[in-house]
Amino acid sequence: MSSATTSHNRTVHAVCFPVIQLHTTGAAMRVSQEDFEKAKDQLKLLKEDPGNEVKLKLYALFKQATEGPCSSPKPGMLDFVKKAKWDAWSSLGSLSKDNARQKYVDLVSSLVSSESSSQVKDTTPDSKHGYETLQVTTTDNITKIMLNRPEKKNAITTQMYREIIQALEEAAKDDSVITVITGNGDYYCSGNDLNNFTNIPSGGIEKMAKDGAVLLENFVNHFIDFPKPLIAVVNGPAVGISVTLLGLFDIVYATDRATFHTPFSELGQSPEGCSSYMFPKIMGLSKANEMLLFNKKLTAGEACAQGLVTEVFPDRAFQKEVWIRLKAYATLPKNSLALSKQLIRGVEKEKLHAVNCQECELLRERWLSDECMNAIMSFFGKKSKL
Ligand SMILES: CCCCCCC/C=C/C(=O)SCCNC(=O)CCNC(=O)[C@H](O)C(C)(C)COP(=O)(O)OP(=O)(O)OC[C@H]1O[C@@H](n2cnc3c(N)ncnc32)[C@H](O)[C@@H]1OP(=O)(O)O
Repeated sequence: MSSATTSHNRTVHAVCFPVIQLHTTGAAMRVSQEDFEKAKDQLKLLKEDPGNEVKLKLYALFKQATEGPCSSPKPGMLDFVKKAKWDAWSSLGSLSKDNARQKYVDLVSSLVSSESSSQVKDTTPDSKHGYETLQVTTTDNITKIMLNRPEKKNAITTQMYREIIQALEEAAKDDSVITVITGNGDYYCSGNDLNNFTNIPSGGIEKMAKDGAVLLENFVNHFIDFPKPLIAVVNGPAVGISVTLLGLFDIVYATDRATFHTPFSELGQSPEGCSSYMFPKIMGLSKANEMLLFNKKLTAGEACAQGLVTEVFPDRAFQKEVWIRLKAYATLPKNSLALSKQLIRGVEKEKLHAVNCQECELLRERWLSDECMNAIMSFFGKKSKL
């Protein structure tokens, strides 16, 4: 059999993603102009959007490779897109054109091979296809949706919001009895990815705010309407929207390492995830105010005492004990659980949809405010000084 027909994997690789051949000169590997041009062409063939971070890196390396170090004036703070590009290019400092070309070719090559391998094989047994920011598995009647950007503390990008929506829709219909959301790495989730507010679309900042509000409302609606028992396994600190949503879960188990922080007023924003209604209902008005107005960060013990968390486990035994318990829950009759959940949650649904709608409308306005812009710029300003 010829190599084109021995395996489907190889065929796809060869036809769609020819690997870049490096032209070597002497001992050191150097990319030629031809390799560089090929990489540019291969980039255009990618089927999946590599995401803004990678695109910025590619932009910066391309500019460095073709024009050398950045010498153009720094764009204004409010010109987010140009500033992000300028920052990325400037961050390469005095990297030589040759090295930038090499890095550009390497990066494209890694994108090409990761896309081709994701098309032909799945690296995690049982994990469902088509998710980039999540790992979704179903075993022992439990669908586990794991937030999977550990290097960014599982901050939620717009892509991740969409993938969670998709994963919830699939989990609602699959054979599982319960659904679990958890995080990969040391954090449960650091909330909304603040880069979501720096990628201004061509329609301008108003369009960005409008689209964000539509996406958020749809996202939260999926939690309100989720038909099966939904359980949060809070494996570490939780921030922002990952905390507010907890009021819409049926059970919340947390490690004693977890903390719960909703820094909305620090960010010039306002509560979401139906927390403006659920938090006062769960913990009483004044405790809810400490969190939602005054950014009070709760320990796992405090969150449990206030009813937001169901039970706290010592970190060393957390995964083992929680999963033993969840596996037992998942042996219970599926329909009985789902119907009982509907009974318990059903009476509140209309109210929750109305609250969600109001919260999103207010946030849409807040995102256009100077208070919010300044807070986000300050987060990225602090980072760039490090
Ligand atoms: C489009 C729909 C929009 C819907 C919006 C709904 C409204 C939601 C509101 C919220 O969720 S508000 C809360 C937003 N979150 C934050 O303000 C947290 C910001 N992050 C931090 O304060 C810290 O990163 C941390 C979480 C306390 C962790 O600090 P630590 O020092 O332990 O780690 P870092 O080095 O800071 O983080 C590692 C890496 O991850 C990046 N990162 C972490 N969180 C975010 C985030 N929320 N957004 C973007 N990036 C985040 C951080 O920048 C680091 O990146 P690198 O420097 O390594 O590139």
